Amino acid sequence: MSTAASPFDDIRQLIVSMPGPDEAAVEAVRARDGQLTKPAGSLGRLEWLAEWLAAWQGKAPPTVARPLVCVFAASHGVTAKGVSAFPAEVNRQMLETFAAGGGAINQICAANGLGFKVFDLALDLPTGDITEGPAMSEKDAVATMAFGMEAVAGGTDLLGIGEMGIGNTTIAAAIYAALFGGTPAHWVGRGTGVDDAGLARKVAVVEAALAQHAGHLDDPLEVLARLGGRDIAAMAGAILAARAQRVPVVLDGYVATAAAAILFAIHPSTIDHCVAGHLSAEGAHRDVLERLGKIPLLALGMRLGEGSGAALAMSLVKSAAAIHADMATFDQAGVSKREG
Ligand SMILES: O=C(O)c1ccc[n+]([C@@H]2O[C@H](COP(=O)([O-])O)[C@@H](O)[C@H]2O)c1
Ligand SMILES: Cc1cc2nc[nH]c2cc1C
Repeated sequence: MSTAASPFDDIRQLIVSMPGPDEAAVEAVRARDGQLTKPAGSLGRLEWLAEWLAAWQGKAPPTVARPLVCVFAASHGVTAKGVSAFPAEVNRQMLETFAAGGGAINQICAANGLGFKVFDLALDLPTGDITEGPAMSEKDAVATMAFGMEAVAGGTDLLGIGEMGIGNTTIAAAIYAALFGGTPAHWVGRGTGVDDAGLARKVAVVEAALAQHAGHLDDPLEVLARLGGRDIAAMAGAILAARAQRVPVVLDGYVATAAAAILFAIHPSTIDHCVAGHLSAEGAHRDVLERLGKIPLLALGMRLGEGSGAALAMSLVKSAAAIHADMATFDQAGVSKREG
């Protein structure tokens, strides 16, 4: 086996040294949940969410006091092939809109008490067109992952992961096809709303990209560098850094899940601290989530991106933490317990 240093070695090292779930914290949550003034199991998956938070925060009761949504914005060279219903200049325009507080994500964060941060990943420097060569070098991919790791640097106890990047549903489809196999047509959807001709161009682009990079797609990190955008790379870095800092992660839709899929392909347990915020209307998202073993918290027919589905789901996670921490116990409230 070759021992030559690879730019990916530090990432692999990080993955093998990641913390696991805190089983004692999970047990403490279960014990307290059994005393709360409600029939056992009556809060369904909210009960599981409290356990999941405790497992990955490593504490009981878990807290969601500083939730943060991060949006990773990048430009994709593949937009030259006509794969989006919108022009690439929308990237910069939407970042200006986010800064002015005018995006859907701004309103969701404001309505639910979520912090919001945008990462501009060299937005004026598109990655390479994946039908003609690699999106980026391995070094560039690792540097962008490192930048994404900054997401947890300011301190947060729940991280939502989203993106902004015209053309990136094509990028995500190419990544899924490379990781999971199957036809490009299975993975490609309408994204921002391409017509039938646009859909056919997207399928052809994914086919061409897979042919261009054939023989180099066995290593998931190589898939990331060759087919991924900077948004995907930074989200993968953010997910890893969150794990290392014991911050649970809520994923947004079809595109954000591609970053998780890269990590899952390296080792499935790498994304155990992630929940799927929602099921995107982008058709293949259901298949992706099934492969990753994730049941989405919401299914609202959304396909906006920009962290919107993650942020809405984070309001549920906040509620799950508040319920668990602050409900009265049967003894405190003087409520009669179950008979028999
Ligand atoms: O993540 C999703 O589920 C999703 C589905 C459809 C569209 N998007 C957003 O729309 C943009 C990508 O769409 P497109 O058609 O340009 O590939 C990008 O900015 C994403 O945030 C995102
Ligand atoms: C307007 C617009 C807003 C978005 N937000 C996330 N992706 C987007 C794509 C478009 C086109």
